[in-house]
Amino acid sequence: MALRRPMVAGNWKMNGSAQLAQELFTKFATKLQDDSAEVVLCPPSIYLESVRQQLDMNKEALNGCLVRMGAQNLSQHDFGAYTGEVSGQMLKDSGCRYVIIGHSERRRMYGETSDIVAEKFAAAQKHGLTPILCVGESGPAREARRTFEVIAEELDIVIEKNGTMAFDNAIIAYEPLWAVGTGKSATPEQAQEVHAFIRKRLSEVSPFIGENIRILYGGSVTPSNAADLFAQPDVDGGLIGGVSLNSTEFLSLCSIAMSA
Ligand SMILES: O=C(CO)COP(=O)(O)O
Repeated sequence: MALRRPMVAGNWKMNGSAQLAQELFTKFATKLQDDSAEVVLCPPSIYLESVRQQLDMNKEALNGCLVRMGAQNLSQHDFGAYTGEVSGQMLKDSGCRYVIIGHSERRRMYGETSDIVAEKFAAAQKHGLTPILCVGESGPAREARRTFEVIAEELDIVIEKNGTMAFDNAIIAYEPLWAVGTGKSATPEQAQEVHAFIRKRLSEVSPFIGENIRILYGGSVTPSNAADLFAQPDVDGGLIGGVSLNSTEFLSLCSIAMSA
């Protein structure tokens, strides 16, 4: 087993259904072999219960495999008059282990600033959830050679507010905005370069965390590019959007991660 167990996390975004959960678990139950990779499903919160039921129903068949559940977002607040929001405690009660924080779609479309992202990171950990923190540069930022600067900024705000040790229980997802949902993945070399940068930055404060933190790549991952991406030394799996809605292709990503 590699030092860092590979992870494949499916971010359904605002897609999917209870039926998709069922379809995925039918395949997991027969095709997942062992615990050499961790598989995480992040459905819309309304379907967390469906996924949890599937987890319970397939417990025996999944014996020895690591299939877990995550949410796509949480409120930075614990409770109160925040219509439409879901708290960390509620997600924990629903059986979530993980929560995606700071996805570019939330930063871009819902006004989530890096400060809010840092608060959500803290809220997740306070309620016993492991944050999957998304960072990534836009196309213009990459063209202007500002990739490292943007990533460092996004990381540093979370580090400043939460301390480096908070990354002892966190996952990072590098999702370049130009690759998300575009069909144009980063090359394995581009992904590796940024992942190595992130790892080094965390290592400077804590070599232990730098060595142990899992860094996922996200952005147009498919069964045809996953093997090369996951084979990079600092790429510990993927955060998958579109392909996570296709049970056959998602399973094939899981198999690739298991043999990475
Ligand atoms: O945003 C993503 C996962 O969070 C990636 O989406 P795609 O895999 O559809 O590009």
